[in-house]
Amino acid sequence: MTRSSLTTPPPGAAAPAPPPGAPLPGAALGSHYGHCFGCGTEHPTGLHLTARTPDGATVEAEFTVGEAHQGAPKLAHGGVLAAAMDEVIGMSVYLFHKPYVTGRLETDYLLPVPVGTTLHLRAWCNGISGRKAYLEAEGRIGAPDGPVAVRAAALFIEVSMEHFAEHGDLAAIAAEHQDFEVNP
Ligand SMILES: CCCCCCCC(=O)SCCNC(=O)CCNC(=O)[C@H](O)C(C)(C)COP(=O)(O)OP(=O)(O)OC[C@H]1O[C@@H](n2cnc3c(N)ncnc32)[C@H](O)[C@@H]1OP(=O)(O)O
Repeated sequence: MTRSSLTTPPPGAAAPAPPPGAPLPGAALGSHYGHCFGCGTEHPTGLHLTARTPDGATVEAEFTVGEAHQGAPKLAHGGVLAAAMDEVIGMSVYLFHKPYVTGRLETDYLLPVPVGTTLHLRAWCNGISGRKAYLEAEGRIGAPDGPVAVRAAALFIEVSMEHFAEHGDLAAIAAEHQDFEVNP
């Protein structure tokens, strides 16, 4: 992965263990918001990612590129692929049960991704330092060990819930999180 210093964890930054109450290894991770472009089941043209954590610390998900996700004819749009990376990385930092938002997302595109392809996504945390979480993801074509088409490195910033109240719709978030009071 070609990355900048901004998405490289500083020396000593380590990924914390999942907190008590975090999803157990093997657990499915449901959608955090029905209208989310990445994981929402109610979004008509979204990515509809379905995800799980194999070990309580990383996230795996699949995304099948559809007609609505094209850039060039019959090929996935790069921005859509970046959105898939953003989403799966967001899901992985969600395992730490704190609210984070994307501050910076860097993406390497290694292979074109045709419509109809299922991308196997994986995301993990390389370290946390203060409010900054350093994360990484990859998308492989056709199988979990298929060729890597996309790689991403990200810096997520921890925010307070006021961030969502001030800039978004906290009531809608609360309505979706009655049993899981964490990252919207
Ligand atoms: C399950 C959930 C899945 C969700 C997946 C999808 C996730 C998303 O897409 S979130 C939506 C997209 N992101 C956003 O809307 C965020 C918009 N940006 C913001 O709100 C603000 O800029 C925010 C919150 C990131 C930072 O603002 P603020 O809280 O005032 O902190 P600020 O003091 O500026 O920055 C904190 C630190 O982070 C650093 N930082 C902030 N942004 C960046 C950046 N883009 N690049 C590098 N460093 C950054 C700052 O330099 C600072 O570092 P230091 O402490 O060393 O000085």
